Amino acid sequence: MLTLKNISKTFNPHTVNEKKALDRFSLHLDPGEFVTVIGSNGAGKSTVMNAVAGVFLVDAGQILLDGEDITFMKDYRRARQIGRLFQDPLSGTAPSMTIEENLSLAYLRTAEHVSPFGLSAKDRAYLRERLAALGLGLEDRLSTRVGLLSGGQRQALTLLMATLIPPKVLLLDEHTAALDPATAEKVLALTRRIVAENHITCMMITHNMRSSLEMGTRTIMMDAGRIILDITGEERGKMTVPGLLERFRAAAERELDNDRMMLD
Ligand SMILES: Nc1ncnc2c1ncn2[C@@H]1O[C@H](COP(=O)(O)OP(=O)(O)OP(=O)(O)O)[C@@H](O)[C@H]1O
Repeated sequence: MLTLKNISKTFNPHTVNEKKALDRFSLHLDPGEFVTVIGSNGAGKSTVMNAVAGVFLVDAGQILLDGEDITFMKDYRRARQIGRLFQDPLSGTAPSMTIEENLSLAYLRTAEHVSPFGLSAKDRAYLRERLAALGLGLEDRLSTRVGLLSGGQRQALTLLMATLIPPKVLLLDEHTAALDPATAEKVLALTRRIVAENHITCMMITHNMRSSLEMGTRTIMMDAGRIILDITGEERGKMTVPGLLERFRAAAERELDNDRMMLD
């Protein structure tokens, strides 16, 4: 589904601020695979997602999505196939617009739903039903402005908007990091359900070591722009948080340094 072949990215090349963020990074995700991404500060985790989303073009290597070479495709064209959530619940929704307006925009993104009359009653009922499935009571607040929602409610809504028309790949960039632990758990549970129900191929960056093992089916650990650990199946099932830290130490020959890391 998603294949990254030897992609490299250096920021500010030939200057004192030169930074090699990705160094011949390769990864292949099968359809429906859900990988969690952990690593040290500045390891290149967000840069991988930016490269997939087309925030910049990579210096070398190739990116294939569902067999199509998207290496040089403009970001707005990729956006039709790629969903993305960020840490900040303020991004991804229009705060001054209502829940219904935000959902409509996400729904009307694809040509097949566009109508000169806007949403039909059937479409509206469908969106309401999808909102109800979040279990947050938002279906009764369709005319509430999104800016008035809590961080968790907003992140749940953003998740629904990003997956209303299931994307080929969903990129979650620490999407629960700004939420309190109980709310983060709820949004993670929703994420797990929505991704599984829609069989979405997903990458999730997290600083929560426990979540990295509990969510998804595979975990990769990055350091200095490369993958230093890639576990799945039985090996991952038996892995513990201290085990992950030990594997980092063995591969990188130093302690895992990430100031936002959560160990439990
Ligand atoms: N637009 C940019 N311009 C210059 N340098 C950048 C840019 N984006 C990322 N970098 C640098 O590239 C490296 C990788 O950054 P990236 O954000 O991918 O790390 P990360 O693994 O997501 O880190 P963290 O866990 O701290 O969020 C870092 O040294 C960062 O400073």
